Amino acid sequence: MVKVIMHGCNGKMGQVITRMAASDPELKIVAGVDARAQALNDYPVFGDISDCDAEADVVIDFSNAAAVDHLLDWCQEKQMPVVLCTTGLSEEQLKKVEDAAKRTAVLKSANMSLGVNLLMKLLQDAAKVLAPEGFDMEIVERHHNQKVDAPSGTAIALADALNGALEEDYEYVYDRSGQRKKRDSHEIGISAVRGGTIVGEHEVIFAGEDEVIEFKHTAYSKALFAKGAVAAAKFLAGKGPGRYDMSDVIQL
Ligand SMILES: NC(=O)c1ccc[n+]([C@@H]2O[C@H](COP(=O)([O-])OP(=O)(O)OC[C@H]3O[C@@H](n4cnc5c(N)ncnc54)[C@H](O)[C@@H]3O)[C@@H](O)[C@H]2O)c1
Ligand SMILES: O=C(O)C1=N[C@H](C(=O)O)CCC1
Repeated sequence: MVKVIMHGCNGKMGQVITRMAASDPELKIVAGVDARAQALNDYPVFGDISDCDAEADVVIDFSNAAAVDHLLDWCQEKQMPVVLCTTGLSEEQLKKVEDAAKRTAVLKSANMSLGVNLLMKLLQDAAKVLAPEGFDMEIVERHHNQKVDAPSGTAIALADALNGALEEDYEYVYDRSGQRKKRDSHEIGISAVRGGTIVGEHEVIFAGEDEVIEFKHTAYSKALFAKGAVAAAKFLAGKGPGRYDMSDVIQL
């Protein structure tokens, strides 16, 4: 039985995972942490991770970028493995993730779904063929109107996957409104749409001369991400220090 601390337990993802864990005989949420006090759960909830005294194997985090520094400090100190799903981290925070992974197991992924993780792999093959032929690469993501970070962590991860497959460096362009110039060939454009209850859509467009190839992933429910996070927690429990991602958990 894997014992989990659910960080951000009263949020949308925290609650989906709470419901999923209730019917999973292999995993139990032993405590939750949330800045918002609400009696939603049948496990104890703490306002701050430092106050959490539950014995656990792993933390699952779906909270807020502002909460991640403190969480990483606590996980390092306790040598507690952490599945880090929160997006919108700064460059300094990404560096802190790498430092924390020297002392404890850290699995960070902007998207816990099988589909997006497979898409990253497929895109690398496509980019190797299409970018040198002059195809322009653009990413469009769409999410619900409650999302605070933009562009999505997934859009950045998809751009990183494209960049990682190519010999030259491509610059990320998020906003063309202030520019009066043509697109540079070594750009990856990233656009964010926010509205309604859209769970999550990512489109990657390769636009060439007289032809366009598009790859698209659509999430129809948040359960998709919860399922990946639960699988990641089971994988990470008992692991030693190191940096892990979803390619360690799912066979691609
Ligand atoms: N990796 C993925 O697959 C994936 C999927 C969905 C969402 N996300 C990301 O997960 C995060 C949460 O998403 P959500 O839709 O559940 O958001 P949400 O706003 O519904 O929930 C976040 C919860 O975190 C709590 N919180 C804020 N500060 C805290 C702190 N200091 N300590 C503990 N709890 C704190 C909030 O009170 C809230 O209940 C976002 O960054 C989102 O982009 C990632
Ligand atoms: O709902 C969200 O918020 C999501 N965030 C992740 C991201 O920023 O990529 C994954 C998709 C859902």
